Amino acid sequence: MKKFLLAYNPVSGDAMFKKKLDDIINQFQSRDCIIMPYRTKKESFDPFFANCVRNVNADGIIAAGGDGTLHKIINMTLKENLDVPVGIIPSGTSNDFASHLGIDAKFDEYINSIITGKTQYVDVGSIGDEYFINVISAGMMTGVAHEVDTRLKNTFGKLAYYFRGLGELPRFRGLDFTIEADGEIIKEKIFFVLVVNSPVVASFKNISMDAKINDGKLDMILLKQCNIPELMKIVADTVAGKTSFDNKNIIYKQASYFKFSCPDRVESDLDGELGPVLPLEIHTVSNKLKMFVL
Ligand SMILES: Nc1ncnc2c1ncn2[C@@H]1O[C@H](COP(=O)(O)OP(=O)(O)OP(=O)(O)O)[C@@H](O)[C@H]1O
Repeated sequence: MKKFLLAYNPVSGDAMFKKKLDDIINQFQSRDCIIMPYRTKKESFDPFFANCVRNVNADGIIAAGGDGTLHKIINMTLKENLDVPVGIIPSGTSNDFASHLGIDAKFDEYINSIITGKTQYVDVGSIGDEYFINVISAGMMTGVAHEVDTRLKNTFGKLAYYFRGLGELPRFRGLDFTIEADGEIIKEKIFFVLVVNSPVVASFKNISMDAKINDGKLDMILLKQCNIPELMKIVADTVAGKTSFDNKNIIYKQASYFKFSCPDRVESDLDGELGPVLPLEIHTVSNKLKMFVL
């Protein structure tokens, strides 16, 4: 009989996962599998988590939450060398990585994939000893995801992020960035830069059409300093699901290594969680994480 540790975040998304717990347990039990619930903590690292996975000899870990929950679960899994696949029950506000895997649309099928052990290795990004699964960002707008009040997010969902982002616009200013991408040096005044693993970021499906989660590379999308009408054109194209690679204010690069530095104090954001201050060295760790896939 297969056993899965269900690591659920009680506050992610609309904070209603608790009400779905019984149905999830039922879905696995009716397929002769046992679910063991583990309640996530606000702290990044919880030694009890790895103990649980080892002691119950789990066949897999299922992260129920959003991208921030997945970020914390994959970090604990990789840092503790837990050799078990990770799955996702999307129940956060935007669930970008799960959305790229197509889980929401075929949830029943996905549960069968977990139970039959259908897995794939995926790349992750690393900065020092911290991993990220979907995106790192730095510059203006960084911090929007983790600065939004939890109650606003629970009530307004993704809109809370967008409203908070709009509120940042008057404070936009160019930052003098030096970027190294696999040996190539780029010096630009920028608004912000993203490095993505999957093409889905902030619920926008086409941030980078070429991004693949198992190609051994990450994709950088850099927005140069520009005027407000130019910025609005890029925002409108992004909302319409168009990539802006041909826009003169965007620089796009695929690489396995990036270095960001800036004379100003600039914070980063990893999968919507507060990340380290620049300078940053970002590596692609190829095919590092075993995940349940459709
Ligand atoms: N028991 C808990 N109590 C309070 N906060 C928690 C708890 N467990 C996890 N957290 C924190 O909740 C935060 C939000 O989680 P998560 O990012 O998964 O949800 P979300 O923000 O709604 O979704 P998304 O990132 O997909 O938009 C994370 O920073 C996580 O550390």
